[in-house]
Amino acid sequence: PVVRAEVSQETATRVSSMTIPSLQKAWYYEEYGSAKDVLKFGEVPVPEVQPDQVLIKVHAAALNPVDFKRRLGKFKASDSPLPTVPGYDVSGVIVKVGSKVTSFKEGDSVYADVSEHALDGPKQWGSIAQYTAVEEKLLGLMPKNLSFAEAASLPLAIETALEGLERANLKEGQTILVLAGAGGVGSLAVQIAKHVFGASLVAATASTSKLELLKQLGADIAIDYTKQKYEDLPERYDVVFDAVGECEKAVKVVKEGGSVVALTGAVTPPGFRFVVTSKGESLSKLKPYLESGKIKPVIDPKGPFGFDSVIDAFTYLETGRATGKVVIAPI
Ligand SMILES: NC(=O)C1=CN([C@@H]2O[C@H](COP(=O)(O)OP(=O)(O)OC[C@H]3O[C@@H](n4cnc5c(N)ncnc54)[C@H](OP(=O)(O)O)[C@@H]3O)[C@@H](O)[C@H]2O)C=CC1
Ligand SMILES: CC[C@H]1OC(C)=C(O)C1=O
Repeated sequence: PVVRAEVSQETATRVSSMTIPSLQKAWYYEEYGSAKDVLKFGEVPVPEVQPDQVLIKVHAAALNPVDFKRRLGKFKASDSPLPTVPGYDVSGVIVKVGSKVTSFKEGDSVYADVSEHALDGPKQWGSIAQYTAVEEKLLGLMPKNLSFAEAASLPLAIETALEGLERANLKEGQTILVLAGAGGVGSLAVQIAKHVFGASLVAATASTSKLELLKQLGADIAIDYTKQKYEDLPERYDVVFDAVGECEKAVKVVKEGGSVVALTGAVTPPGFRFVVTSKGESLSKLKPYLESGKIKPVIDPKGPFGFDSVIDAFTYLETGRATGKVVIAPI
Protein backbone atom coordinates (compact mmCIF):
# COMPACT_ATOMS: atom_id res chain seq x y z
CA PRO A 1 0.00 0.00 0.00
CA VAL A 2 2.90 2.40 0.80
CA VAL A 3 4.29 1.96 -2.76
CA ARG A 4 0.78 2.42 -4.16
CA ALA A 5 0.37 5.53 -1.98
CA GLU A 6 3.73 6.91 -3.23
CA VAL A 7 2.75 6.02 -6.80
CA SER A 8 -0.66 7.62 -6.36
CA GLN A 9 0.87 10.86 -4.92
CA GLU A 10 3.47 10.90 -7.69
CA THR A 11 0.76 10.13 -10.25
CA ALA A 12 -1.48 12.80 -8.75
CA THR A 13 1.35 15.36 -8.95
CA ARG A 14 2.15 14.34 -12.51
CA VAL A 15 -1.54 14.33 -13.40
CA SER A 16 -2.14 17.70 -11.77
CA SER A 17 0.87 19.25 -13.55
CA MET A 18 -0.21 17.38 -16.73
CA THR A 19 -3.75 18.82 -16.37
CA ILE A 20 -2.34 22.35 -16.58
CA PRO A 21 -1.66 23.00 -20.26
CA SER A 22 0.75 25.69 -21.50
CA LEU A 23 -1.86 27.04 -23.94
CA GLN A 24 -5.56 27.75 -23.35
CA LYS A 25 -8.70 28.98 -25.08
CA ALA A 26 -9.61 32.59 -24.35
CA TRP A 27 -11.22 35.73 -25.75
CA TYR A 28 -8.64 38.45 -26.49
CA TYR A 29 -8.00 41.61 -28.49
CA GLU A 30 -4.75 42.84 -30.06
CA GLU A 31 -6.02 46.37 -30.75
CA TYR A 32 -8.55 48.74 -29.23
CA GLY A 33 -12.02 48.90 -30.77
CA SER A 34 -15.57 47.57 -30.79
CA ALA A 35 -16.36 44.02 -29.64
CA LYS A 36 -17.34 42.79 -33.08
CA ASP A 37 -14.28 44.39 -34.72
CA VAL A 38 -11.48 43.37 -32.32
CA LEU A 39 -12.56 40.50 -30.06
CA LYS A 40 -11.09 37.13 -31.11
CA PHE A 41 -11.44 33.62 -29.71
CA GLY A 42 -8.29 31.52 -29.84
CA GLU A 43 -5.23 30.16 -28.03
CA VAL A 44 -3.18 32.21 -25.59
CA PRO A 45 -0.58 31.17 -23.00
CA VAL A 46 -1.70 29.92 -19.58
CA PRO A 47 -0.23 32.55 -17.24
CA GLU A 48 2.77 31.60 -15.07
CA VAL A 49 1.88 31.47 -11.36
CA GLN A 50 3.88 33.98 -9.32
CA PRO A 51 4.81 33.05 -5.71
CA ASP A 52 1.94 35.13 -4.27
CA GLN A 53 -0.61 33.89 -6.81
CA VAL A 54 -2.87 30.91 -7.47
CA LEU A 55 -3.89 29.49 -10.84
CA ILE A 56 -7.66 29.16 -11.21
CA LYS A 57 -9.42 26.79 -13.59
CA VAL A 58 -12.17 29.21 -14.59
CA HIS A 59 -15.80 28.08 -14.30
CA ALA A 60 -17.53 31.45 -14.78
CA ALA A 61 -16.74 35.10 -15.40
CA ALA A 62 -18.69 38.36 -15.50
CA LEU A 63 -18.40 41.50 -17.60
CA ASN A 64 -18.20 45.05 -16.24
CA PRO A 65 -18.44 48.38 -18.07
CA VAL A 66 -14.75 48.90 -17.38
CA ASP A 67 -14.11 45.94 -19.69
CA PHE A 68 -15.65 47.67 -22.71
CA LYS A 69 -14.35 51.14 -21.76
CA ARG A 70 -10.83 49.61 -21.57
CA ARG A 71 -11.31 47.74 -24.85
CA LEU A 72 -12.28 51.06 -26.50
CA GLY A 73 -8.94 52.48 -25.31
CA LYS A 74 -10.38 54.91 -22.76
CA PHE A 75 -7.70 53.97 -20.20
CA LYS A 76 -4.82 53.18 -22.59
CA ALA A 77 -2.44 55.54 -20.76
CA SER A 78 -2.42 53.27 -17.71
CA ASP A 79 -3.38 49.95 -19.35
CA SER A 80 -1.22 46.81 -19.38
CA PRO A 81 0.30 45.76 -22.74
CA LEU A 82 -1.76 44.33 -25.59
CA PRO A 83 -2.90 41.68 -26.39
CA THR A 84 -5.49 41.72 -23.62
CA VAL A 85 -7.71 38.96 -22.32
CA PRO A 86 -10.61 40.99 -20.83
CA GLY A 87 -12.47 40.12 -17.66
CA TYR A 88 -12.10 41.23 -14.04
CA ASP A 89 -14.65 38.94 -12.37
CA VAL A 90 -13.90 35.22 -12.03
CA SER A 91 -15.02 32.13 -10.14
CA GLY A 92 -13.43 28.69 -10.34
CA VAL A 93 -11.23 26.08 -8.69
CA ILE A 94 -7.58 26.47 -7.67
CA VAL A 95 -5.33 24.05 -9.61
CA LYS A 96 -1.94 25.40 -8.51
CA VAL A 97 -0.69 27.58 -5.64
CA GLY A 98 2.42 29.76 -5.59
CA SER A 99 5.19 29.11 -3.05
CA LYS A 100 4.17 32.02 -0.80
CA VAL A 101 0.42 31.29 -0.73
CA THR A 102 -0.74 30.37 2.79
CA SER A 103 -4.54 30.77 2.98
CA PHE A 104 -5.70 28.75 -0.01
CA LYS A 105 -5.02 25.27 -1.40
CA GLU A 106 -5.55 23.24 -4.59
CA GLY A 107 -9.23 22.32 -4.94
CA ASP A 108 -10.63 25.44 -3.20
CA SER A 109 -13.58 27.08 -4.97
CA VAL A 110 -12.76 30.79 -5.07
CA TYR A 111 -13.81 34.05 -6.67
CA ALA A 112 -12.22 37.45 -7.19
CA ASP A 113 -11.84 40.68 -9.08
CA VAL A 114 -8.49 39.73 -10.65
CA SER A 115 -7.12 43.30 -10.97
CA GLU A 116 -6.22 45.07 -7.73
CA HIS A 117 -6.35 48.42 -9.51
CA ALA A 118 -9.06 48.56 -12.18
CA LEU A 119 -7.40 51.19 -14.37
CA ASP A 120 -3.75 51.25 -13.29
CA GLY A 121 -2.05 48.19 -14.76
CA PRO A 122 -5.01 45.80 -14.82
CA LYS A 123 -4.27 42.11 -15.51
CA GLN A 124 -3.23 41.51 -19.12
CA TRP A 125 -4.50 37.93 -18.89
CA GLY A 126 -7.99 38.36 -17.49
CA SER A 127 -10.88 36.06 -16.65
CA ILE A 128 -12.62 35.40 -20.01
CA ALA A 129 -10.36 32.36 -20.37
CA GLN A 130 -9.98 28.75 -19.24
CA TYR A 131 -7.28 29.69 -16.68
CA THR A 132 -6.27 32.88 -14.92
CA ALA A 133 -3.68 33.74 -12.24
CA VAL A 134 -4.73 35.83 -9.23
CA GLU A 135 -2.94 37.16 -6.15
CA GLU A 136 -3.96 35.49 -2.89
CA LYS A 137 -4.88 38.86 -1.34
CA LEU A 138 -7.62 39.40 -3.96
CA LEU A 139 -9.31 36.02 -3.42
CA GLY A 140 -12.39 35.04 -1.49
CA LEU A 141 -13.58 31.53 -0.66
CA MET A 142 -16.85 31.07 -2.53
CA PRO A 143 -19.99 31.27 -0.37
CA LYS A 144 -21.25 27.68 -0.01
CA ASN A 145 -24.73 28.46 -1.34
CA LEU A 146 -23.68 30.17 -4.58
CA SER A 147 -23.18 28.65 -8.02
CA PHE A 148 -20.03 29.56 -9.97
CA ALA A 149 -22.17 31.87 -12.15
CA GLU A 150 -23.65 33.63 -9.09
CA ALA A 151 -20.22 34.00 -7.47
CA ALA A 152 -18.59 35.34 -10.65
CA SER A 153 -21.31 38.02 -10.86
CA LEU A 154 -20.19 39.62 -7.61
CA PRO A 155 -16.57 40.68 -7.02
CA LEU A 156 -15.97 44.00 -8.82
CA ALA A 157 -19.54 45.25 -8.37
CA ILE A 158 -19.97 44.23 -4.73
CA GLU A 159 -16.53 45.57 -3.79
CA THR A 160 -17.38 48.85 -5.54
CA ALA A 161 -20.70 49.06 -3.70
CA LEU A 162 -19.07 48.36 -0.34
CA GLU A 163 -16.13 50.73 -0.90
CA GLY A 164 -18.43 53.50 -2.14
CA LEU A 165 -20.71 53.24 0.89
CA GLU A 166 -17.69 53.15 3.22
CA ARG A 167 -16.14 56.19 1.52
CA ALA A 168 -19.51 57.98 1.80
CA ASN A 169 -19.44 57.14 5.51
CA LEU A 170 -23.05 55.87 5.47
CA LYS A 171 -24.19 55.33 9.05
CA GLU A 172 -26.91 53.13 10.53
CA GLY A 173 -30.27 54.94 10.51
CA GLN A 174 -29.30 57.37 7.74
CA THR A 175 -31.02 57.79 4.37
CA ILE A 176 -29.57 57.09 0.93
CA LEU A 177 -30.52 57.51 -2.73
CA VAL A 178 -28.95 55.04 -5.17
CA LEU A 179 -28.95 56.24 -8.79
CA ALA A 180 -29.23 53.23 -11.14
CA GLY A 181 -30.37 50.85 -8.43
CA ALA A 182 -31.06 48.03 -10.92
CA GLY A 183 -27.58 47.93 -12.41
CA GLY A 184 -24.66 45.69 -11.58
CA VAL A 185 -23.31 47.93 -8.82
CA GLY A 186 -26.60 49.61 -7.88
CA SER A 187 -28.43 46.33 -7.26
CA LEU A 188 -25.79 45.44 -4.67
CA ALA A 189 -25.50 48.97 -3.23
CA VAL A 190 -29.26 48.96 -2.46
CA GLN A 191 -28.95 45.64 -0.61
CA ILE A 192 -25.76 46.49 1.27
CA ALA A 193 -27.07 49.93 2.31
CA LYS A 194 -30.23 48.33 3.71
CA HIS A 195 -29.03 45.00 5.09
CA VAL A 196 -25.40 45.65 6.05
CA PHE A 197 -25.22 49.38 6.92
CA GLY A 198 -28.79 49.52 8.31
CA ALA A 199 -29.95 52.59 6.40
CA SER A 200 -33.38 53.72 7.65
CA LEU A 201 -34.50 54.68 4.15
CA VAL A 202 -33.17 53.51 0.79
CA ALA A 203 -34.47 55.20 -2.35
CA ALA A 204 -33.34 54.14 -5.80
CA THR A 205 -33.92 55.08 -9.43
CA ALA A 206 -34.63 52.84 -12.42
CA SER A 207 -36.98 52.71 -15.37
CA THR A 208 -40.56 51.43 -15.11
CA SER A 209 -40.01 47.69 -15.62
CA LYS A 210 -37.32 47.53 -12.90
CA LEU A 211 -39.16 49.22 -10.04
CA GLU A 212 -40.43 45.95 -8.54
CA LEU A 213 -36.87 44.59 -8.50
CA LEU A 214 -35.73 47.66 -6.53
CA LYS A 215 -38.36 46.88 -3.87
CA GLN A 216 -37.33 43.20 -3.78
CA LEU A 217 -33.73 44.26 -3.19
CA GLY A 218 -34.76 46.34 -0.16
CA ALA A 219 -35.49 49.81 -1.55
CA ASP A 220 -38.18 51.64 0.42
CA ILE A 221 -38.78 54.12 -2.42
CA ALA A 222 -38.48 53.18 -6.11
CA ILE A 223 -38.30 56.25 -8.36
CA ASP A 224 -39.13 55.81 -12.06
CA TYR A 225 -36.69 58.26 -13.63
CA THR A 226 -38.61 58.07 -16.92
CA LYS A 227 -41.62 59.64 -15.16
CA GLN A 228 -40.24 61.57 -12.16
CA LYS A 229 -37.21 63.78 -11.63
CA TYR A 230 -35.77 62.91 -8.22
CA GLU A 231 -34.19 66.34 -8.08
CA ASP A 232 -37.70 67.88 -8.18
CA LEU A 233 -38.96 65.75 -5.27
CA PRO A 234 -38.79 67.12 -1.69
CA GLU A 235 -36.73 64.27 -0.17
CA ARG A 236 -33.15 65.04 0.81
CA TYR A 237 -30.64 62.27 1.64
CA ASP A 238 -27.62 61.79 3.89
CA VAL A 239 -25.88 59.93 1.04
CA VAL A 240 -26.35 59.82 -2.72
CA PHE A 241 -24.64 56.89 -4.50
CA ASP A 242 -24.33 57.87 -8.16
CA ALA A 243 -23.81 54.87 -10.46
CA VAL A 244 -25.00 56.77 -13.57
CA GLY A 245 -22.86 59.89 -13.81
CA GLU A 246 -25.43 62.49 -12.69
CA CYS A 247 -23.36 64.19 -10.00
CA GLU A 248 -24.59 67.69 -10.91
CA LYS A 249 -28.17 66.60 -10.12
CA ALA A 250 -27.17 64.37 -7.23
CA VAL A 251 -25.67 67.23 -5.22
CA LYS A 252 -29.07 69.00 -5.33
CA VAL A 253 -30.69 66.29 -3.19
CA VAL A 254 -27.98 65.65 -0.58
CA LYS A 255 -28.46 67.04 2.95
CA GLU A 256 -26.10 69.72 4.25
CA GLY A 257 -22.99 67.83 5.39
CA GLY A 258 -24.01 64.69 3.52
CA SER A 259 -21.98 62.75 0.89
CA VAL A 260 -22.32 62.27 -2.84
CA VAL A 261 -20.17 59.38 -4.10
CA ALA A 262 -19.86 59.01 -7.88
CA LEU A 263 -18.63 56.01 -9.86
CA THR A 264 -18.33 57.73 -13.22
CA GLY A 265 -18.61 61.07 -14.97
CA ALA A 266 -17.64 64.59 -13.95
CA VAL A 267 -18.02 65.46 -10.28
CA THR A 268 -19.60 68.60 -8.82
CA PRO A 269 -18.58 69.55 -5.24
CA PRO A 270 -19.23 68.19 -2.67
CA GLY A 271 -19.44 65.07 -4.82
CA PHE A 272 -16.32 62.88 -5.21
CA ARG A 273 -15.37 59.94 -7.40
CA PHE A 274 -13.22 56.89 -6.64
CA VAL A 275 -11.91 53.82 -8.48
CA VAL A 276 -12.51 50.46 -6.82
CA THR A 277 -9.61 48.55 -5.26
CA SER A 278 -9.97 44.78 -5.37
CA LYS A 279 -9.63 43.20 -1.89
CA GLY A 280 -10.26 39.62 -0.81
CA GLU A 281 -11.03 40.94 2.67
CA SER A 282 -14.15 42.68 1.32
CA LEU A 283 -15.43 39.34 0.02
CA SER A 284 -14.70 37.76 3.41
CA LYS A 285 -16.56 40.58 5.19
CA LEU A 286 -19.67 40.02 3.01
CA LYS A 287 -19.54 36.18 3.02
CA PRO A 288 -21.98 35.78 5.98
CA TYR A 289 -24.51 38.10 4.30
CA LEU A 290 -24.26 36.12 1.06
CA GLU A 291 -24.49 32.73 2.80
CA SER A 292 -27.52 33.85 4.83
CA GLY A 293 -29.24 35.16 1.69
CA LYS A 294 -29.44 38.73 3.11
CA ILE A 295 -27.42 39.81 0.05
CA LYS A 296 -28.32 38.12 -3.22
CA PRO A 297 -26.53 38.09 -6.60
CA VAL A 298 -28.58 39.61 -9.43
CA ILE A 299 -27.89 38.04 -12.82
CA ASP A 300 -29.49 39.53 -15.94
CA PRO A 301 -32.04 36.99 -17.23
CA LYS A 302 -30.69 37.35 -20.78
CA GLY A 303 -27.72 35.39 -19.47
CA PRO A 304 -25.68 33.61 -18.49
CA PHE A 305 -24.04 33.86 -21.91
CA GLY A 306 -22.03 30.84 -23.11
CA PHE A 307 -18.26 30.94 -23.61
CA ASP A 308 -18.96 31.15 -27.36
CA SER A 309 -21.27 34.19 -26.96
CA VAL A 310 -18.96 36.79 -25.41
CA ILE A 311 -19.48 39.28 -28.25
CA ASP A 312 -23.26 39.07 -27.73
CA ALA A 313 -22.68 39.53 -23.99
CA PHE A 314 -20.60 42.67 -24.53
CA THR A 315 -23.09 44.03 -27.08
CA TYR A 316 -25.88 43.62 -24.54
CA LEU A 317 -23.90 45.14 -21.64
CA GLU A 318 -23.02 48.13 -23.84
CA THR A 319 -26.71 48.98 -24.29
CA GLY A 320 -26.59 50.27 -20.70
CA ARG A 321 -29.80 48.38 -19.89
CA ALA A 322 -28.47 45.36 -18.02
CA THR A 323 -30.37 44.28 -14.90
CA GLY A 324 -27.77 43.16 -12.42
CA LYS A 325 -24.79 41.40 -13.95
CA VAL A 326 -23.91 39.99 -17.39
CA VAL A 327 -22.35 36.59 -16.69
CA ILE A 328 -20.33 34.24 -18.91
CA ALA A 329 -20.91 30.64 -17.90
CA PRO A 330 -20.09 27.81 -18.15
CA ILE A 331 -16.42 28.25 -19.16
N1 LIG B 1 -15.36 53.97 -10.22
C1 LIG B 1 -15.37 52.64 -10.14
O1 LIG B 1 -14.54 52.02 -9.46
C2 LIG B 1 -16.44 51.89 -10.86
C3 LIG B 1 -17.20 52.53 -11.81
N2 LIG B 1 -18.23 51.87 -12.43
C4 LIG B 1 -19.05 52.63 -13.38
O2 LIG B 1 -20.32 52.81 -12.79
C5 LIG B 1 -21.34 52.75 -13.78
C6 LIG B 1 -22.32 51.66 -13.40
O3 LIG B 1 -21.68 50.42 -13.46
P1 LIG B 1 -22.63 49.12 -13.53
O4 LIG B 1 -23.64 49.15 -12.46
O5 LIG B 1 -21.76 47.92 -13.68
O6 LIG B 1 -23.37 49.41 -14.92
P2 LIG B 1 -24.55 48.63 -15.62
O7 LIG B 1 -24.20 48.45 -17.06
O8 LIG B 1 -24.92 47.44 -14.83
O9 LIG B 1 -25.74 49.71 -15.54
C7 LIG B 1 -26.90 49.42 -16.24
C8 LIG B 1 -28.04 49.91 -15.41
O10 LIG B 1 -28.02 51.33 -15.34
C9 LIG B 1 -29.36 51.78 -15.28
N3 LIG B 1 -29.46 53.16 -15.74
C10 LIG B 1 -28.93 53.68 -16.87
N4 LIG B 1 -29.21 54.99 -16.94
C11 LIG B 1 -29.92 55.30 -15.82
C12 LIG B 1 -30.48 56.49 -15.30
N5 LIG B 1 -30.37 57.64 -15.94
N6 LIG B 1 -31.11 56.43 -14.10
C13 LIG B 1 -31.22 55.26 -13.44
N7 LIG B 1 -30.72 54.09 -13.88
C14 LIG B 1 -30.08 54.12 -15.06
C15 LIG B 1 -30.11 50.83 -16.22
O11 LIG B 1 -31.47 50.78 -15.82
P3 LIG B 1 -32.60 51.28 -16.87
O12 LIG B 1 -32.55 50.28 -18.00
O13 LIG B 1 -33.83 51.25 -16.02
O14 LIG B 1 -32.17 52.67 -17.32
C16 LIG B 1 -29.40 49.51 -15.96
O15 LIG B 1 -30.08 48.72 -15.02
C17 LIG B 1 -20.63 52.49 -15.11
O16 LIG B 1 -20.38 53.73 -15.75
C18 LIG B 1 -19.30 51.90 -14.67
O17 LIG B 1 -18.28 52.17 -15.63
C19 LIG B 1 -18.56 50.57 -12.10
C20 LIG B 1 -17.79 49.88 -11.19
C21 LIG B 1 -16.64 50.47 -10.55
C1 LIG C 1 -13.22 56.29 -13.39
C2 LIG C 1 -14.28 55.26 -13.33
C3 LIG C 1 -13.92 54.05 -14.14
O1 LIG C 1 -13.37 53.03 -13.28
C4 LIG C 1 -14.15 51.89 -13.44
C5 LIG C 1 -13.85 50.65 -12.73
C6 LIG C 1 -15.19 52.13 -14.31
O2 LIG C 1 -16.13 51.26 -14.65
C7 LIG C 1 -15.11 53.44 -14.76
O3 LIG C 1 -15.89 54.01 -15.52
